[in-house]
Amino acid sequence: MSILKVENLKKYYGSGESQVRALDGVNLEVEKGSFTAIVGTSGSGKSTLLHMMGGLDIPTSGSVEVAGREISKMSDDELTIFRRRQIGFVFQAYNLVPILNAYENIVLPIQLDGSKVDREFVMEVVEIMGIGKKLKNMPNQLSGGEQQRVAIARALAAKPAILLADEPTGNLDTRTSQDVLGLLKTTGERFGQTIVMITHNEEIAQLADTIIRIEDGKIAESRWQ
Ligand SMILES: Nc1ncnc2c1ncn2[C@@H]1O[C@H](COP(=O)(O)OP(=O)(O)OP(=O)(O)O)[C@@H](O)[C@H]1O
Repeated sequence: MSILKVENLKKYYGSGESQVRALDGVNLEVEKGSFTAIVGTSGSGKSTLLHMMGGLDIPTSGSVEVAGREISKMSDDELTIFRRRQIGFVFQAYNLVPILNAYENIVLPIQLDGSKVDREFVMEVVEIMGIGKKLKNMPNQLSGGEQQRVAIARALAAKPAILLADEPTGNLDTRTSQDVLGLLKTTGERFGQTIVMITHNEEIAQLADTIIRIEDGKIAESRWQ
């Protein structure tokens, strides 16, 4: 079953001579529970695609369907709620709230949504991510790798339909990146979580089930492995 469907997606910036076709007719489907890596050179359109998939930006044309809902047809308010409940984001910058400890950061989005925290589930995620002993630490008392594991746990804790990650380990050294992504993959498999991740790093992309290569705003290759 596909959880994400992108059809003839286009995103053009500017007009005339200076127009940039950041996405120029992208079609793709992501299976529920799969792990997809999006690779491509700088400026090929990876971040633009991820932003469109997450409803963070509006396409010029085409459609994006997440969990059976067409997100480009939603009102701003609907989209805000949908995004909060169904889409988890992990960015290169961890974006942890500095005055909250690790646990408080992890459950914050659930609380902001007025939902009940499934503590057992959160603790299971936390254990797999190896941060069980760090939950009382403030972000500045955590290493970069630990902060990113907290950020991933925060994204997973809300049980999103899909987790979108943009260069999640861009700030970490190779060894730590491999560890963090290994954990992300394990958690994904354990909970049947769908993950779409952008990476520059070909080695890291090898962890995924599917690798999609973007060139000049188009899909140049889809590889299942
Ligand atoms: N807000 C914007 N206004 C104008 N052009 C933009 C904007 N955002 C992105 N672009 C252009 O769209 C193209 C695709 O950018 P995008 O950020 O998606 O690439 P990317 O593959 O993620 O690159 P990188 O790996 O360097 O992050 C680039 O040519 C970029 O300059």
